[in-house]
Amino acid sequence: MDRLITVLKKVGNPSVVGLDPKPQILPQQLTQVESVQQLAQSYLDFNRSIIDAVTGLVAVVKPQIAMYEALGPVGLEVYCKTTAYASSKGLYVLGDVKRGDIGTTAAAYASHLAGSPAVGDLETEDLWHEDAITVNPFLGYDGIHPFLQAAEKADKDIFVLCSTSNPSSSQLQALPCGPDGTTVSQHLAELIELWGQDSRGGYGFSRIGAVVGATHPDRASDLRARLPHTFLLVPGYGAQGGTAADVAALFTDNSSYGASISSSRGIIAAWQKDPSYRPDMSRTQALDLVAKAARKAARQMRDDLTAVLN
Ligand SMILES: O=c1ccn([C@@H]2O[C@H](COP(=O)(O)O)[C@@H](O)[C@H]2O)c(=O)[nH]1
Repeated sequence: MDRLITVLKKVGNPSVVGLDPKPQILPQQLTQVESVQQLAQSYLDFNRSIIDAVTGLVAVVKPQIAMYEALGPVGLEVYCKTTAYASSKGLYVLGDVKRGDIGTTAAAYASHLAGSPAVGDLETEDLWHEDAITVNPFLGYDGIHPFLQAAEKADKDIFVLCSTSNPSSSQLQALPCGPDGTTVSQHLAELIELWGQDSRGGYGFSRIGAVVGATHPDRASDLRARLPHTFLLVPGYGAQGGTAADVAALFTDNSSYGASISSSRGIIAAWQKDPSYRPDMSRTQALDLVAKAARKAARQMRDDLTAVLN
């Protein structure tokens, strides 16, 4: 996490821009295409415009792999090109891949982190370009260990789901799992601290971050207290209803760098609220508008977060 905190300190902004393209979010200049290949190219152009617009303003981007997988192999190629482009701009790239399986299969998924034995001695640096990926802990430590091993080998990070932002997350995550009423999320928080205890960096955070949604402010301070050495990825800001006030308690007491707050639609679809958009604009003009609106929305998010942190 030291590299993450270094880039965060440089921009002084805890926001993450989620790169979740889909046809409904792109201007029609990019979606009126005749093939999946052309749509994939539009995703790449869209992402590059947004990355260019937010570089220097935010430190982290979070591409959601599902949006790219939906387009098949060409989509995955665009995912890789997007992560490579963001990385070339000095951004910390957090791949939202939410993998999780039995150990031997998890080791193959861990090839995203370039340190996995699943590809033998071959170098995977040129395949994937994430600095970190998200991992689903449902299988327990067997499903986490291969990711942690690969992360250690490649000096990268993982973010383990702990308390997700979706409305029905409490169906499982709020269930008591111990005689004292500790919930599944609370227990996961303790496990994440334990799993990460041998990998703490210079800033005191371990290589294992936790995903804690912005939409359950009632859980925030309790989880923060259970995760003293864990950096938090906080999705659910903006489109899902999370606000700056809701996430304030997720930062550590002595630093505004204990959490990164993520918004996807709130930033990348901001152009849809811009009255200067015209359907008869050229593709280049539309991309320009997307970029300007994304930068404006990212600036607003930074200012809103900074206000509550101050
Ligand atoms: O608990 C979680 C974990 C991950 N996500 C992901 O974050 C983005 C949210 O997109 P918005 O447009 O900002 O709502 C998306 O990729 C989710 O898969 C999450 O929302 N909640």
